[in-house]
Amino acid sequence: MPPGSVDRVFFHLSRPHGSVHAGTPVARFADAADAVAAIARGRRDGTPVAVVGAIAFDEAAPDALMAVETLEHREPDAGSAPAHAVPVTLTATIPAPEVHVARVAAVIDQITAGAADKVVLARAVELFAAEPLDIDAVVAALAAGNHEHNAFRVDLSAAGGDFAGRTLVGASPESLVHKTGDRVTCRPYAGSAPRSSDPAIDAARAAALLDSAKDRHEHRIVVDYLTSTLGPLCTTLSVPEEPVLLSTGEMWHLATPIEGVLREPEMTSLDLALRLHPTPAICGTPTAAARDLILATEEPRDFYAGAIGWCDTAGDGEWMVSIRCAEITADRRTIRAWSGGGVVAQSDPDAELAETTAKFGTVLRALGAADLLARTD
Ligand SMILES: C=C(O[C@H]1C=CC=C(C(=O)O)[C@@H]1O)C(=O)O
Repeated sequence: MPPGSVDRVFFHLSRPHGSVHAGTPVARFADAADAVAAIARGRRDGTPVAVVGAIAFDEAAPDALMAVETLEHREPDAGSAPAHAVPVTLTATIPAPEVHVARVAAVIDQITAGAADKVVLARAVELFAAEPLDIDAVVAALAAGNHEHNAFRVDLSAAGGDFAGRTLVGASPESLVHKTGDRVTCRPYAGSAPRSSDPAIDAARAAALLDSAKDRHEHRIVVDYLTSTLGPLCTTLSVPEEPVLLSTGEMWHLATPIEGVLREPEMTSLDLALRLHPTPAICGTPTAAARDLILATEEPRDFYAGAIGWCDTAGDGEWMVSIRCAEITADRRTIRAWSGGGVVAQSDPDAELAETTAKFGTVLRALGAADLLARTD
């Protein structure tokens, strides 16, 4: 990260089309509705407000949004592998792997009984660092770990309570919504296969993913949700029939680039993110049934499977689905990372566990601990 004019980083998002960076906030909002109200008030008073931060998965949980005076637009992060990776140890898996497998099996039963069509189940791991982490170095390593140079860090203090001083870091490939003027794009991801270091196996896994009826079904559910939610807000909406294959450093995914023209261009990127969240890429369908099953089954997700992003004074901005991420405590020693996967009737519980293990690789590799969990490769 180049030296900037801000002394302490409260928000940073690197994307292939540029990075956005913000320093000390002028106001904090633990409820997204208050940020929306501040933007509306600013527009009325002729003092437009820019907002950055994180939206929690659960709408009953606190958000961590901040009004900032300036958003700096920069080049995408070049990224770099950590010169000196701090040793980390695994202190907890939440829940135990066999419990996650049992939860997936129970959710498959619920889906088969008609309670939902898709539910995204996640698990977490907790790690302890031998010395305080250098968060800039972790973010640089996250950006170096994928060809799009995706990486982010968000100060979570605005959520209050235990979140004071905590930072969410990650490298999500999934754009919930990107808004510029009257143009809106989404790039939903769903359907996964782990990468392999063997090029032939890697290519075979990608081809099998593109052919997989189960993964295409899982993916289509997300595309249909976005089409029906965004459709009424747009005068035109282009949704390709077929998904494409996209990769991160660790995973192959099915993705669909969606583009639309907004009926009301004055809608902000934050308004749009709140309308679209939670998509079936991280929750499920029907939304309420899937959310209820998740909340009844899992430990709190905090800011995993929410959204992080920015909204400038014109209302433009981008929000990423907060996956491939971890919270780091104020002392920079304890790290909690989450990963999940979409469960449908045809899912296999052991394969779902392996998928979450592979997805943890994004954060683990950035911590210099790629081999901490059992790998399937
Ligand atoms: C929920 C996660 O990934 C989502 C994004 C891409 C593929 C997914 C899947 O195949 O299940 C998930 O929908 C996660 O990484 O924790």
